[in-house]
Amino acid sequence: MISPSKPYLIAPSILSADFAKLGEEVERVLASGADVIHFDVMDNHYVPNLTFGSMICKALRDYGIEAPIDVHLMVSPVDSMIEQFLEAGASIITFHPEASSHIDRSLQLIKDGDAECGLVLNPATPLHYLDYVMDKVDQILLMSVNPGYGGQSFIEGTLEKVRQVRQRIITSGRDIRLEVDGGIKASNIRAIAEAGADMFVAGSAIFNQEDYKSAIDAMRAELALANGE
Ligand SMILES: O=C(CO)[C@H](O)[C@H](O)COP(=O)(O)O
Repeated sequence: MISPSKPYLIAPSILSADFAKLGEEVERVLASGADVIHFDVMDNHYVPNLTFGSMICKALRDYGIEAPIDVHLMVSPVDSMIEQFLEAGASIITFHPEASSHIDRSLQLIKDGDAECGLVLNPATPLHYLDYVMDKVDQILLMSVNPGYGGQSFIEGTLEKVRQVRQRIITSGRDIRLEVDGGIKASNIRAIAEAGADMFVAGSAIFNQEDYKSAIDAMRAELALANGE
C-alpha cells in the first residue's frame, strides 16, 4: 500500500494545515512532493487537545484524496476509533499501547480491516511495549515531542531511541517502517535518518511555510545526503 521503492517517506501532519480549506491544503502538499498524509487525532483525554475524527478522514477521501492516510490515534480507548477510521478509508492506523486495554486485539482489528498497523511510543514510554508485537506491526512511530501540540522542539534523546528501535527491527528480520514525529525540520532530518528512521512527520516545518515544495525539497536534499547520494 505504501510505496516500498522510496528509502524515505515524508508525511506532512495536517495538524498545522489551514482547516478552513483542508482539501486544498492536502492536494497542495501532495503536489509539493509529500508521500503520505499524517492525520493527528486528539481527544482531550489521552492528550490535552482536541482535533478531528473519522468524518474528516472520510471527507478527504470523498474529496478525491487517494494518497495513503496515516492515522495517529492519540485517544483512549482506541478500539471504537479504529473501527471508525477503517470505515473512513485510513491506510495506516497507529495507537499508543498504554491507551489500549488489549494491544494485540487492537492491532489485529486494524489488520482485519486491511489497514497497516503500528504502535506509538512517547518520549518516555519504554521500548518493552514492542516485545511481543514485532511479528505484527507494520510501523513503529516514535514521538520526539510530548504529544498534543504542533510546533514543539525536537527532544534530542529520541535519537538514541531511534537507534535502539532500528536495531530491534533488524533483529526481527521484518520490513517495519520507523516513523519519527515532532519538531522535525530540514536542519535535523538528516541526523534522524542516520539514526535509523525512514518516515518523517513534519507539520509546522511544512505548513507554516509559504512554499510547501521548497520546504519538502529541503528535507529531501538532507535525506539524500543521509542516503549517501
Ligand atoms: O503528533 C503531533 C503532536 O502530537 C504532531 O504530528 C507533531 O508534533 C508534528 O508537528 P510539528 O512538526 O509542528 O512538530
